[in-house]
Amino acid sequence: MVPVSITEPAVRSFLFYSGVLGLKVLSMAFLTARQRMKKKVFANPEDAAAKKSAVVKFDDEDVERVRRAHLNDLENIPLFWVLGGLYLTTGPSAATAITLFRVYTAGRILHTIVYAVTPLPQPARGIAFGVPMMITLYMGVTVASHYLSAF
Ligand SMILES: N[C@@H](CCC(=O)N[C@@H](CS)C(=O)NCC(=O)O)C(=O)O
Repeated sequence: MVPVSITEPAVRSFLFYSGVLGLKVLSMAFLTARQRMKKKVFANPEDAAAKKSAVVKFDDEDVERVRRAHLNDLENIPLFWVLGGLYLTTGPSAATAITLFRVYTAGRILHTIVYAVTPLPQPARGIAFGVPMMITLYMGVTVASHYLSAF
């Protein structure tokens, strides 16, 4: 394992983009709440009772869209945190690692924009999903092949 220091640019970049992605995931709760307030659609009777003419509904198209985008973040971003950190221990070039972290973060933000903020026709979401997915796959393969000799 290559020693990883917090002073290295690639490590600092990983920490920065990890923080940005964490905030991005948190922002999905606000996006969902905003959509619920706008559509007056809630998941619990006590929430609906707190707003005039609101209803309990589980199939509102716009609310569900934001919820799916949130779930998609949860299916993908935690893997970036794990594999990105492990990838740093394989001794990648700083320029490559920083580019991967930047592109990954931009892709995930774009995924939310084209899915839940301003829905766009495919392949917009497919690309915004696929590029970060390829980066995670690349980091996973790099980690697995780097440590293959351990077996
Ligand atoms: N859990 C995902 C797995 C595949 C995936 O993540 N596809 C991307 C690109 S098409 C996506 O944005 N899926 C929409 C979603 O997760 O709601 C799904 O059900 O679609």
